[in-house]
Amino acid sequence: VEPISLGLALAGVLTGYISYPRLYCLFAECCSQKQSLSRDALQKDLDSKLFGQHLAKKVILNAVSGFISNPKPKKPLTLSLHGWTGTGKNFVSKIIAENIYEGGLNSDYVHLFVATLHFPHVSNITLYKDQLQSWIRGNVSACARSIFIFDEMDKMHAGLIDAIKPYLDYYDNLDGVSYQKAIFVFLSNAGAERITDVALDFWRSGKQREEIKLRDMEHALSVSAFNNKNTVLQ
Ligand SMILES: Nc1ncnc2c1ncn2[C@@H]1O[C@H](COP(=O)(O)OP(=O)(O)OP(=O)(O)O)[C@@H](O)[C@H]1O
Repeated sequence: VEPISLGLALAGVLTGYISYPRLYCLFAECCSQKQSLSRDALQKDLDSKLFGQHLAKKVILNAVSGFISNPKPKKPLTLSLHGWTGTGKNFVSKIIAENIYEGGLNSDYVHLFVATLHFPHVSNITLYKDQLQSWIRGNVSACARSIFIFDEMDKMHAGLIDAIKPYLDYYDNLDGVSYQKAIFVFLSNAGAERITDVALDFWRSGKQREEIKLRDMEHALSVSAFNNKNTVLQ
């Protein structure tokens, strides 16, 4: 093969590779790569890895698979996971991320914030607020299906929570950017005592843990949210 023909052929392949997104996405991570999600695979993952959390499993499976399969969601998906330390909130966030992007938490489209690590100084709240908003705006502009996980929400300054709230609403777009395909996951210890109280009441009255319904927890959590300003539930 002549060098010139070989060069032209390679250039042709490369142009095709770069201009044909599906081909490019076979070799590199793409935002559009996972516009669909296998509900069965997510269910299998939740069933085989996450224990003792029948309510979380059901809500997460329905919410995440329903949201991803909706081509035009009216608002971003917002999940708020509550419970004591070590109950699996980060663990389940990882499962969600892995089912949407192969790289899971390491994906360029998954962003994890830890309140005490990323926003430690109350005196810098205005700066954090600007940085956080431009981070969210920039990443959603680059990939509509961006995932933002906020750990330690109960330790997050109320001003920063207010900075995130506009992105969670029913806006078609904010300053030219649509957030309707994004996913926000909030992890918090807030309400953990109330959750434990409900579980203990069920146990004391001889009922199975699996008999606890979401409405039993919703009431407990709404009381707790009312008393706690550091929550997106308010
Ligand atoms: N329900 C669960 N099922 C299976 N494994 C679990 C569960 N809960 C916790 N684990 C295991 O414990 C580890 C620690 O849990 P994880 O970090 O998810 O807790 P957390 O609720 O996020 O705690 P924190 O509030 O301290 O951040 C997980 O990586 C996982 O291996």
